[in-house]
Amino acid sequence: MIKQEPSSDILEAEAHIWNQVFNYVNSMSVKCVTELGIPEIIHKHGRPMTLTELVDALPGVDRAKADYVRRLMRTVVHSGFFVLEKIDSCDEQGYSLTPASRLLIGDHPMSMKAFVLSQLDPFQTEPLRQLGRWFQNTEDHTAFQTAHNGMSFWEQKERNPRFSHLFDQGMASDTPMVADVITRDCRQVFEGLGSLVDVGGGTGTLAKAVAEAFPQIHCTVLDLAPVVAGIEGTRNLKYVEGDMFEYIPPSDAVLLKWILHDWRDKECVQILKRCKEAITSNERRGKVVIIDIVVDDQKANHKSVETQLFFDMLMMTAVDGRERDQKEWAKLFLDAGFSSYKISPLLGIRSIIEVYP
Ligand SMILES: C[S@@+](CC[C@H](N)C(=O)[O-])C[C@H]1O[C@@H](n2cnc3c(N)ncnc32)[C@H](O)[C@@H]1O
Ligand SMILES: O=c1cc(-c2ccc(O)cc2)oc2c(O)c(O)ccc12
Repeated sequence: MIKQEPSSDILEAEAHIWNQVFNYVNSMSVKCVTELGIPEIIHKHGRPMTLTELVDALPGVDRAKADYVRRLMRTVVHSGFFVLEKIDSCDEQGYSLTPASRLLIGDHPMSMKAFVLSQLDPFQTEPLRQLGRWFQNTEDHTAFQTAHNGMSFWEQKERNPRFSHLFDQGMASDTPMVADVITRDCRQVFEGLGSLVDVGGGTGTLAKAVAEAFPQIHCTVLDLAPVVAGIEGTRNLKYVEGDMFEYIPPSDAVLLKWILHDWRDKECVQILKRCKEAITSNERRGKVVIIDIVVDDQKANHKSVETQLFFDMLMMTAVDGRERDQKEWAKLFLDAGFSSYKISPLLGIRSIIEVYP
């Protein structure tokens, strides 16, 4: 027989289930305000904006929908995206931005708008809806395939220009924030290097920032031919087409940002072995710099661990990748022949890991 809990515990359990089940209402409300351009509208207004002013400024939204806009805004105020404050000059209240909604403004230098729109696109969310079906299916390698007619994430990306563009924009939007932190607060990681290869560096946003902040470093972006073909370099930045499983050009340091979380352990060890060859050629004793998540479930901050676990589920469903804890990272480094490593948790939920041969 199921144990009868005290009624206060049952009510708490019910509230917990409701809150978890409706978590997606928060995500979809953020998607909606981002699509409607509400952060930009309030920013442009320059002072707290009343509901009437907001509704009038929303393109294509009829005044008859004002109360629906108010209820949408009440939810995103509650989740910390806006504040509703008293306007001095009148009796009304107006909406203002918070640090989170400022990052949803399209032309903010560290805008996360593209990230929000790409991650909440049905292309990305549908695999999670299909997770149960995927667990009981023996054919598909990932839930992404179950949701997308058997096609892998990378196949879809190749065939679907809309999704490809959305995803690339979302990924690129992550870089300015990382570039800002590493070129200001983590300069010691790059000081003294003469050369660096950004492996899987995409179109080179991060390598460009490193090349500008450290003019003495000769930077190379290595990525697959379709990604880097035709991109012009600069004095100390060049693009090379190649396969990281085959060969990485010799260099003082190899940078891997959001690369190893895409792959299973076996492939990560192969990539790391190629990195080790690159940084130890010509009697070098360089290093590999990894920017990725180190899952820390002992952390006091419940919210950041939860976000790390969300990323792990995302990588599992999208590409059969994973987020790793410190022990799992250490095993990869040992298996690839490295002797030591240092983890600096300097990038919010991400860390910088320096790995030495
Ligand atoms: C998740 S993205 C990360 C991009 C970039 N480092 C960033 O943080 O925005 C993974 C990158 O790895 C590249 N990639 C995948 N397989 C590769 C391979 N075999 N050799 C080189 N690059 C590869 C992809 O083209 C893509 O640009
Ligand atoms: O779906 C994703 C999302 C990411 C991602 C998003 C935002 C960040 O700040 C970092 C990473 O990365 C992915 C990835 O590397 C991949 O290979 C497939 C899917 C995703």
